[in-house]
Amino acid sequence: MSALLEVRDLAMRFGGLLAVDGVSLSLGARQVLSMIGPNGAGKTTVFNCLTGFYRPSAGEILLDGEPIQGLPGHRITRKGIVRTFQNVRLFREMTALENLLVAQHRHLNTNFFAGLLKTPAFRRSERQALEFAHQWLERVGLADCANRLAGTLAYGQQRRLEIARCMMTRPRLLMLDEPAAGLNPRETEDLKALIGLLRDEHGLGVLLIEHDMPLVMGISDRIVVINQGRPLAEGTPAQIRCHPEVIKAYLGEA
Ligand SMILES: Nc1ncnc2c1ncn2[C@@H]1O[C@H](COP(=O)(O)OP(=O)(O)OP(=O)(O)O)[C@@H](O)[C@H]1O
Repeated sequence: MSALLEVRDLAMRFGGLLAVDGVSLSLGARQVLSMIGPNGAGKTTVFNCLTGFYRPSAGEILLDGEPIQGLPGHRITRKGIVRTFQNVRLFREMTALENLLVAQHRHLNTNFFAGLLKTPAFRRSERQALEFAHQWLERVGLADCANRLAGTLAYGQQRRLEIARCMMTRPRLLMLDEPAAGLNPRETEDLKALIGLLRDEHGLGVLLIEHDMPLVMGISDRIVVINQGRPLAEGTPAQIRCHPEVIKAYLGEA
């Protein structure tokens, strides 16, 4: 059986700079794979290639065995890949609930006339979207915040709302770019529990870029270390923790 995500020999060149050079990844459903490495190592560039924001200079990206490299971002989202960004990107002037409803527009079983006439199918579809949004607000611990403006939520809550919004597209692969940045230890624990729930109860594959080593070591099934665009090591948290090259290049800096 093919992996959920298989990346082979990915390369991304920006003019004279080879930002990603020969990175390979393999991630199954119900797995958390973390990418770690120093600033500028090329991690976000890998994300941008996977989501179609960049067209890779070389390499293959397979989702369930099907090549997706070079496809536009909206087609990749439809195939089940969704991501968050280093900085929170919510609609701050909308409520938490509205943020989740907007994200479901593609799943609404409607067209312009159905909406205009408020047909039974349109109403049913609207009701399902509302239920789905409430379910996820509950799962991420924001049931009480449904009607609060997203911009007024605490930072950790905004991060969790972003993850709930990702879930509105019914992804199979969730990619989180430094989700613990700016969180306090309590919020980081909540985030860790949420990632575990997404993997274990919802069967997602999770690809994580993260600098918070206790979180990475505590939640990852496997870790890939990237240094100056190139893969440096790959293994379980226990293997990575005592890998001499990793200690020298990265962990040793801490
Ligand atoms: N669009 C671009 N044009 C030119 N260079 C770029 C572009 N995007 C990234 N780079 C360069 O590619 C290299 C890798 O950057 P990238 O953001 O992928 O690193 P990173 O590992 O995600 O770093 P960080 O942990 O700081 O987010 C850097 O040298 C960066 O300056």
